[in-house]
Order: sequence, then structure tokens, then C-alpha cells
Amino acid sequence: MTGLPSGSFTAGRPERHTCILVCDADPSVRQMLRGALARREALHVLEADTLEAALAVLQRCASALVAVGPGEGRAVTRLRAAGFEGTLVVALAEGSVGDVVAAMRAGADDVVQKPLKPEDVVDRLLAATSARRPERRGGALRPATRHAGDFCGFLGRSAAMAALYDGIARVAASRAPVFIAGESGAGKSLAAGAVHASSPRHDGPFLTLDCRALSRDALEAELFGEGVFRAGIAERASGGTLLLDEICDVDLELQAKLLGFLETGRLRRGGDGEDREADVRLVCTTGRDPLEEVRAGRLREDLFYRLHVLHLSIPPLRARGDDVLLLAEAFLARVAGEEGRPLPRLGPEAVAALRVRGFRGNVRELQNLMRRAAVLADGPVVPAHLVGEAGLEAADAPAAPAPSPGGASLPGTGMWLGLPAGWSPPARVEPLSVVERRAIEAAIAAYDGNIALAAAALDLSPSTLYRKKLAWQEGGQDGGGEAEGRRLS
Ligand SMILES: Nc1ncnc2c1ncn2[C@@H]1O[C@H](COP(=O)(O)OP(=O)(O)OP(=O)(O)O)[C@@H](O)[C@H]1O
Repeated sequence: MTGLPSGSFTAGRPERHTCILVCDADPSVRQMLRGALARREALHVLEADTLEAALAVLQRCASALVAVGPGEGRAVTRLRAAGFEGTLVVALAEGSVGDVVAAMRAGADDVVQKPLKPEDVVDRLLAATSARRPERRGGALRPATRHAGDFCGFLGRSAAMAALYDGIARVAASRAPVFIAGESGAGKSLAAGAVHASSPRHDGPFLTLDCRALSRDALEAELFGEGVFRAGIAERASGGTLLLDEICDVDLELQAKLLGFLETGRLRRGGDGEDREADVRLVCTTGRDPLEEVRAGRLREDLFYRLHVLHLSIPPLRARGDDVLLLAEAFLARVAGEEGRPLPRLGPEAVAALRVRGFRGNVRELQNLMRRAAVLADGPVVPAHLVGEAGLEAADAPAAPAPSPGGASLPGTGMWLGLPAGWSPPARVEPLSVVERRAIEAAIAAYDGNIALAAAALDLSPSTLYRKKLAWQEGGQDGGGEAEGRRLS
């Protein structure tokens, strides 16, 4: 058996042809497969614990072994629809013959059953790689791949997304924490995966902890571990990146412990007296306004500023122009592949509806809408009514109310700057601070609250905008600090 081409690794990223991705939620399975692969070939093994994490790094790999749990048959289609053209071997947790056939039809090169025997799996993976011909895969998913690979699993070519890709690339090189804000379903987790994939830690683990899902004690145990035998996710992510999803949901006391860990790189498992080290890069997300959370006392200010050194703001879909069409087509193709149906296209009215009238939801809602459209379309064209009034914003919706200037007011009459009594300044002349505040508030309203886009439009850094907002909330007029020029997206 020829196996994958081997190669040596010099500084920087390994060659794509020597890179293999192992995706499994269980760290011990990943470890076992990594060991088996390392014994056989000079391969560079990347690990992912979720499909989202896999999507973020997949394009850098020639082959992937992806574990698929019960009822997750769509995973293969998603990987192919995202543009992955390498060898794909799927490990099914509980696979009937039907599941195996479905996985192969969706684009898997081979299917193995769990529990895995590492040496067998490696054999099958290497065999699939050497036997693979580009034309082996069906053409049904090809339409989606023309859009694929825009950036680490993201699709989108708007200026807002270009700024985001640029921001991700810039923060990736550092080991400082990254704070990602954005609306629900806009792509925060995907961005976290992209930060990891573009960082020097890309061959380390990328693990995620959803802070919404657990009680305070369970979250602490999950994060820092318990007793001598149970390492927490912070230790397991050592050498890689840890995503804390919805950081504002972490209890304040635990936030203090997290801050201590950030500052020292040391942690203590529950019920254990020993201090342990973990070399982790933290990425945190929130769907809320972090400053509002600080003000309301739900997010420790010291933690916020420690985490907020580098920050990214994910633009809402409505700020991405025609990306909505590109994404809609890609999602249609994905669903058609998953459902084994012919690929429908968006009719002109559906295109006009999405583009001209505007889609109100975010990427996740668009995915759901396209799923419904692909399933319900009974011809080759998706009609307008299937892209649904629910997701569309009326063209004649009232504009956002003009923000009030607030802050200091002008003197009305009388001596002012040496002018004679009775003289009134023209109404349009206002103190610079008032003008500035109005301009900033108008920009934030124009970009639907997206600070990064507003900052970019104003040629300020997002941190300057945050500081000014904070100062206004505290009652001052001036947000302090001079314009810093644009930094990150
Ligand atoms: N630009 C994009 N291109 C392709 N898929 C995308 C894009 N943005 C987001 N997605 C997909 O949309 C879904 C939602 O994205 P993600 O989970 O990253 O959002 P989120 O902001 O973290 O959501 P939540 O706030 O609910 O945690 C995922 O399936 C993701 O892969």
C-alpha cells in the first residue's frame, strides 16, 4: 500500500498533502488515532472535536477521518458541500447498512464502524487515499463548491466579511485571548475555529465549552477538572485553543477563577490541592453587548478588559449585501445533497425578495429557511413564497429612529465666547463632543448596533467606540482617548 505521501515539516504550516484531520468528540479516541497514524506515516495530524471545528480546518488537509454519531448522517454532506475534496473516511457510531450506503452516496470514500481498531482504521484511510480518483465523487454537490473555501469554512465575499477575515488573520498570530461578539447564529463559533485554524496552534486541540448549558458547579468541574484523575477542558486544550461560548453566562465567582487562570496559566482541579499548568489560548464569545453586561454586573470588568485585548465583531447577515444569495445557494445545494433531491435554484422573485427586501435573520435562520425551501420546492425553481415572509423585512419598514444628540447643550443667548449680548449662535453650530456623539450613535444605529462596522465606517478603532459608549453610560460626554485609527474588524 502506498499510503499518503510523507514529507518533512519546516517552519510554518505543514504541506496540505501531509495533513490529516481526525474529528471525534472523544479526546481519547483522537489520541489513539493520532498515535496509530504517527507510527505509520510522517503525517501532520490535526484534531477537531466537533463538526464545526472540523469545517474550520478541513481545507488544509488532504484526508479526514470524521466520527459521525447516530442521526448525524448529514455530516458527510456538510463536509463535501463546504468544498472538501480530499479523502473522507467516516466512522459511524451505530451504522445500519442504510447509513453506510447513505454516507457513501453523500461523498464518503469509506465507512468504518465504531468501536474503532486504530490500525485497521489507518489501513482503510491510507487505502482510500491511494485508491482515490478525483472523478469518484458524484457531481451532485459540485455547485456548492464554487462558493466554498472563502475563508476557513466561512462563505461570503462582502466588504464586511473581508474585514472580518482580515481581523481573524491579524489576531490569529498572537496568543492573547480573543473576544468575539455578534448576534446569535451569525458565525461566532465558526470565527473562533477560524482563529484557531489560522494560528500557530493550529495542530493543537480546538475544544469548546458552552457556558449556557451547565450549572455553575458542573461548569467549574468541566472547565478545571475534578480530583486527580479528571482533567478539565482547560487542561485538555493545552497547546491549543479553548472556546468559551457565551462567557457572560459564567457565574461571577467562576469568572474570578478564570481571570486567575488567564493571568498565571495555572489552575487547580476541584478537590485537588495541586496547581497545574495549561498552555491554552482562550477565545470567548457573547451574543450580548459586553459593555452592557459589565454595567449590569454580569461580566467582571477586569475579566472583560483582560479578554478584550483582541476582539472581533461578526457582522449580521443583513450587513453583508449579496452574501445572502451566495449562502442561500450553498445551503440549498447542501440540503439537496442531504435529501438526495435534484438541486433547485432560486427563482428571480426569490432572489429579489432576499436581496431587495432584505433577510432579517442570521446565517443559521437562512440555513433553516433554505432547508425548508429545498424540501418543499416541487420543481427546479424555488418560488418566492418559499423563502417565506417570516424571514423577510418589509421594504417600507420604518427607518431606525434618529438618535438623540444627548450630552451637553449649547448656551442659548447672552455673552458667549466674547460675543455681544442678544447674539444667538446658529443652530447648526454645536460643541465637537456633541457632534461626535451624534455621529457615533448614528453610525452604530446605521449598522444595527454592530460596533466593528460602525467603527470601520468612522475610521476609529472598535475599542475607542466601546470606551466612548462606556463613558456616556457613566454620565460623561467625552468617551476619552483620541481616534486611534482602524485596527481590527
Ligand atoms: N459565513 C458563513 N458561511 C457558511 N456558514 C456559516 C457562515 N456563518 C455561519 N455559518 C454557519 O451558520 C451556523 C451558525 O454559526 P455559528 O454556530 O458559528 O453561530 P454563533 O454566532 O456561534 O451562534 P450562537 O450565538 O447561537 O452560538 C453554523 O452552522 C455555521 O457553520
